[in-house]
Amino acid sequence: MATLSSTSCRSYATPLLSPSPSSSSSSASASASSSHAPSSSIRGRHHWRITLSSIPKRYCSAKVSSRFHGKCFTSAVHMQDGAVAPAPVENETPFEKLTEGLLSATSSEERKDAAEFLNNNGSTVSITVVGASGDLAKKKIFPALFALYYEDCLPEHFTIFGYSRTKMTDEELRNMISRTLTCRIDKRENCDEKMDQFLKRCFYHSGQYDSQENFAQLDKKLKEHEGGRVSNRLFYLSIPPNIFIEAVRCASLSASSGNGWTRVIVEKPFGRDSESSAALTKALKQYLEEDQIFRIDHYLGKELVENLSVLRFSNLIFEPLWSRQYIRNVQLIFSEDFGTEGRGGYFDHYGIIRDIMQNHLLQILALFAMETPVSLDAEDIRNEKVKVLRSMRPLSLEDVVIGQYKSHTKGGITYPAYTDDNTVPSDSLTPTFAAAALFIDNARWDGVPFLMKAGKALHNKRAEIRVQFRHVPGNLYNRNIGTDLDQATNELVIRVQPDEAIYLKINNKVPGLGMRLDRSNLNLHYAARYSKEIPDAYERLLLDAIEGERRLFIRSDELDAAWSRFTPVLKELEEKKIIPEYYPYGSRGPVGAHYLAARYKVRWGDLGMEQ
Ligand SMILES: NC(=O)C1=CN([C@@H]2O[C@H](COP(=O)(O)OP(=O)(O)OC[C@H]3O[C@@H](n4cnc5c(N)ncnc54)[C@H](OP(=O)(O)O)[C@@H]3O)[C@@H](O)[C@H]2O)C=CC1
Ligand SMILES: O=C1O[C@H](COP(=O)(O)O)[C@@H](O)[C@H](O)[C@H]1O
Repeated sequence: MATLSSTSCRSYATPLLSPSPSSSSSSASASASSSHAPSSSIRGRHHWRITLSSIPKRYCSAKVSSRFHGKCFTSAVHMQDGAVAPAPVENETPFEKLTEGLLSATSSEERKDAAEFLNNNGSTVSITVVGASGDLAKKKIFPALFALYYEDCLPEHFTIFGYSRTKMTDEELRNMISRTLTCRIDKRENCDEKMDQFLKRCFYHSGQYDSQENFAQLDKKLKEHEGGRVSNRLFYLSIPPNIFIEAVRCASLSASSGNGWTRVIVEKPFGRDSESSAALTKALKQYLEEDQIFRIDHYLGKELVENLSVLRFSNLIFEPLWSRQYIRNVQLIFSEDFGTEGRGGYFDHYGIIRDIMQNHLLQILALFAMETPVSLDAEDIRNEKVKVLRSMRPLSLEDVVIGQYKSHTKGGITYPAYTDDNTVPSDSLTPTFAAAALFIDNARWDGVPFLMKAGKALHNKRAEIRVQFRHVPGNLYNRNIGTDLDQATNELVIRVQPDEAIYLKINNKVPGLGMRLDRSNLNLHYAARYSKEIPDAYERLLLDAIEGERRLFIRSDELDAAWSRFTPVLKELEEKKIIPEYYPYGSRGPVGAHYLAARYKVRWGDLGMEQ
């Protein structure tokens, strides 16, 4: 029986189907958000975005394509309480008709009936992992899909297909992926049973990435599983970038949905500079509309990155401080305590600036620094991010320090140099570490250094945002603090991983009769505050792609703006063959990073006595 399947999966503050006056069918009039005019044309069919004016778009939205077999037809309806499938409806009043039952349903039984009606008449989602035999698919994508299934987040009718060149049976694929599936630590009930059920929904098709014929065979198998329902198809391109375009061409020409939506998740790297990125976008757009392309940056799916906007825009105390007036500098720090291990071939072509800074750290920076968006809609948020990126000064060579790790022996163990990797040329100058100072030339951030630091084979694994506030003017307690005012600066730390936390360093008095000052943390430590396991970023992003939510995916103009800030310096580093500063595997990285920070009167917050 169809159920309101997403109940436990995504919860929002406002119940969609509460029996309030605003959710009655009479008051819930349909209105087009942008317009009733076609916003895009995909393979000859027109799409409109319709939202209910009385219900936040996040809870209920629909894409309505004008005519299909003479009927008006919704291709996706997303609701808080269930992945509600679309149904053909009358031509004249498409959305009201579709939702009438749901909106007027007040009891849970009625809601179930309404959802069942929609599901039974509805659609199916087929998810194809292209490059299923690969590292990312095994490590992240299949486990995330299972986690979504486990949490009842996937729609009632769904099928998962693995696609790659490796010859495998369905059973072999299931064996392969079963090794990486895990259940939530906080919810282990029926774990084995759930895994079996999930694996039964996974299938495999072996094919070449540049063969329309092979994708047509996949299409045939997908249709068999879709069983005549409206088919919605999601392709996840988990393959090396040099075969993206061929795979998109073949998938789109031979295996697109004929009557529902087709979306493609594209993994990074999106090119290696402005030109190659623009060429990739142009090539993808030969086969796909922009709203079908979901460019993934998995850092945007991380819990604490999601929380950044909540912290800032839902707490009165932060937003007034969020500018050059109170903030001295912002630091975005990424470190890994292992080298390129096994990925040297890929990495050597890109380096740490392209691998981490131009995408993950820059995305966080844009979210951190953007102006308040008009709403939480994807386009409103992405518009603000683009503005920040465009206000940034292109990075200059003087503001960049690069490093590369060298071999180091510690405790009798010898750790390899970057160039010891067989897939890396022995004379490679590719940076495995970089530090950079960036500036946003707008009224809010004029003169505030945004310092980035990213490195592999360092002493720890960490990703964090550090906000160092200005010194207290005329501080009455200067005498108690001493001459080093930096020691007393307020610092807000958003620790993205591991051990997620948000803490604010403050000064306080040590209890007692004297007047001694101390530094303490006001600490929101997630593990202590919440017993629930934090979902992996890929879970959030896959669910968003299934639901058509684009907020956490990169739009093409955002990507252009991001590349334009980094391309000149990347070219200069390569043309001038700048030699990286070598640092021992497992160390804190090159000292050059300290000189760079010092030039802007900054100390890296992660290297202090107490962090
Ligand atoms: N792995 C990771 O941690 C991350 C990966 N990414 C990105 O995700 C994508 C996939 O990454 P990952 O899984 O590591 O990649 P893999 O190198 O594991 O490749 C995935 C699959 O693609 C096929 N393949 C590999 N090389 C070629 C080739 N030269 N020609 C044709 N097919 C090939 C192989 O399947 P078969 O031979 O069976 O066809 C392979 O199993 C890449 O774009 C990567 O940049 C992004 C972030 C992190
Ligand atoms: O995109 C990438 O990210 C990983 C780090 O991701 P995380 O979620 O484990 O922090 C990095 O190792 C890899 O080099 C890069 O391509």
